[in-house]
Amino acid sequence: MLEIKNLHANINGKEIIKGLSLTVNAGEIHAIMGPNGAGKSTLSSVLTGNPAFTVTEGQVTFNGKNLLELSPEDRSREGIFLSFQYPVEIPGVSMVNFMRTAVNEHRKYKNLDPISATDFLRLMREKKELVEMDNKLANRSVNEGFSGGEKKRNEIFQMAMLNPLLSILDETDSGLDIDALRIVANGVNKLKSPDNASIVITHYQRLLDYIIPDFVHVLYDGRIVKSGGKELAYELEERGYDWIKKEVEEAAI
Ligand SMILES: Nc1ncnc2c1ncn2[C@@H]1O[C@H](COP(=O)(O)OP(=O)(O)OP(=O)(O)O)[C@@H](O)[C@H]1O
Repeated sequence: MLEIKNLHANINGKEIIKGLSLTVNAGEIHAIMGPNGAGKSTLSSVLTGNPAFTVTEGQVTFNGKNLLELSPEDRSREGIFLSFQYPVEIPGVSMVNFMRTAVNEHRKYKNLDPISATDFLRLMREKKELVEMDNKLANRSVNEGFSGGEKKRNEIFQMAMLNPLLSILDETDSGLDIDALRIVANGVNKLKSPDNASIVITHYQRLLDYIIPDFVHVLYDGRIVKSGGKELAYELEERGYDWIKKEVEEAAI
């Protein structure tokens, strides 16, 4: 589904992604862990087409298409979804209008007619239940005045509404209490299918008790320097990142 080869990207001339390669197949969940500042959020920004970052080298293929040539909007319409680390508030835009516009934009791309009012309301109801979202939140402006946890839950609600092929969850677990963490993780698990995939960026092994990854990768200094199974997350929790740094330095000698 997604193939990243030797990706290099910078912001204002400062290189952040330094030769990153990663392959994600349909049906897989990949966790990305790594120390602060390693480039995890930058990777999600580059994949979704944030224009602040410049790709200087490498290829990214998504479902056979050159992802780097597509606009951020078309990347979304092709099925990439990003759950933001810091979701923005959009005062004055109701959740209902926001979601209906997004759903219809995706349908238009697939040459489908706009969703009927009845089907849209049914879809909203079904997906709200999936993330146990309060009706009152769905009647407000997008994220306006939502608590940190409510914003994160709203991200998963939006993901459920759009049913993406590739979901990138950037620290969706930060700021969630235990119940919200479970609800968000359940939502992600229920949406999992053999046709879609997820990249879960997290600092904590705890989330991976709920969302079981097929692969865990360590992103360090702009590259994936180590990959393994779920046990790697436990090892990182226990040992931190110093040993990774040592391994990388030794390999460079
Ligand atoms: N707009 C910017 N201008 C300058 N440097 C930036 C900018 N955005 C990101 N960076 C730098 O890029 C590096 C990687 O940041 P990024 O947010 O991708 O790290 P991260 O791995 O997600 O970290 P964290 O775990 O703390 O969220 C950091 O050193 C950061 O300061």
